[in-house]
Amino acid sequence: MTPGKKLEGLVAATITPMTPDGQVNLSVIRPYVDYLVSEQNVKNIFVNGTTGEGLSLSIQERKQLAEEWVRQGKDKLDHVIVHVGALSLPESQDLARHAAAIGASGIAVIAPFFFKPTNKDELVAFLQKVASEASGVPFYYYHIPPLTGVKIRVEELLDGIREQIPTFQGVKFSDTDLLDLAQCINKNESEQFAFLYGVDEQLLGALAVGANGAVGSTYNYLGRKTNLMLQAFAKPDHALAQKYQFLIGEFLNFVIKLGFGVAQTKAVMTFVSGIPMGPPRPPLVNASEEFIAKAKAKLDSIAWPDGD
Ligand SMILES: CC(=O)N[C@H](C=O)[C@@H](O)[C@H](O)[C@H](O)CO
Ligand SMILES: CC(=O)C(=O)O
Repeated sequence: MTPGKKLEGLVAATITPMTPDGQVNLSVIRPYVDYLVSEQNVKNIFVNGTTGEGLSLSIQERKQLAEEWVRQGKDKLDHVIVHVGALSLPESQDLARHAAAIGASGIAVIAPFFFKPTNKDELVAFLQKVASEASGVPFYYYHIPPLTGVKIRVEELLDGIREQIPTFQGVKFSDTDLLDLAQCINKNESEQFAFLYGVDEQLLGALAVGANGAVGSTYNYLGRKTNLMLQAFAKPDHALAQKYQFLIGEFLNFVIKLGFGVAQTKAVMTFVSGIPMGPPRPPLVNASEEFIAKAKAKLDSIAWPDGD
């Protein structure tokens, strides 16, 4: 890993590989890291988040996974961010201490989503109690209101956050509210926070308002294409960037209509990479054979501007 390097560009939200009988399959992580780096040109990962089924794993499993990703990412990846959010504060603190001890380059926390914070101060107080257990480790707030039900605007949350959480480093922003994202960037430009967008279907809109990069599930298998979109945007060649966004959107729009979630992401990653991701953990159920056939045909049918 590269200490001190600002987090930007693409971050793959890693899948948790499982054996056919539903155990975590650590043996696949080494080839998975090599695949991301060499085939997708993605050198940052976000472990044990939504895509990684982090909240469906035991604390022990989460620690084993974090250790294995850090071990296999050594000298290959730039950043390994470990999601340590949990409903139980002591469990989240335990995971934060563990992430610090194994040398993770950052930690991230979602809002607790059973008993929920009702305002900004309650949320920040919870985050602070986790962040302070990993005092040298950059801290990211993981904003994902569609799944947590916690809709506190990030723009509001950021007000004075560095005083409460000195390690605060940025936000993984998984919401469609681009006004909120834009106001975060507008207000915090000078503070050098990283704003990483998490709705892959509309990343280009977030780039236009100044997002520094993106964390998402699709960068596991569309990382190379999305990197070409980032390059086109930076050049700037907006027509080319739009072309990539439209085609990425064409695939996602198609699979979303069929029903698209973590189970389907596991299936898509398996057929694209050839690395077996295995089944999801209940209550999620395996993608159907019909889904897999249709998703594969759709992906194969796309004529990318770079000729693939
Ligand atoms: C809800 C969810 O899983 N969001 C992911 C990250 O935040 C995204 O990467 C999506 O998987 C992606 O945008 C496809 O809908
Ligand atoms: C998508 C994402 O960022 C996550 O899996 O947590």
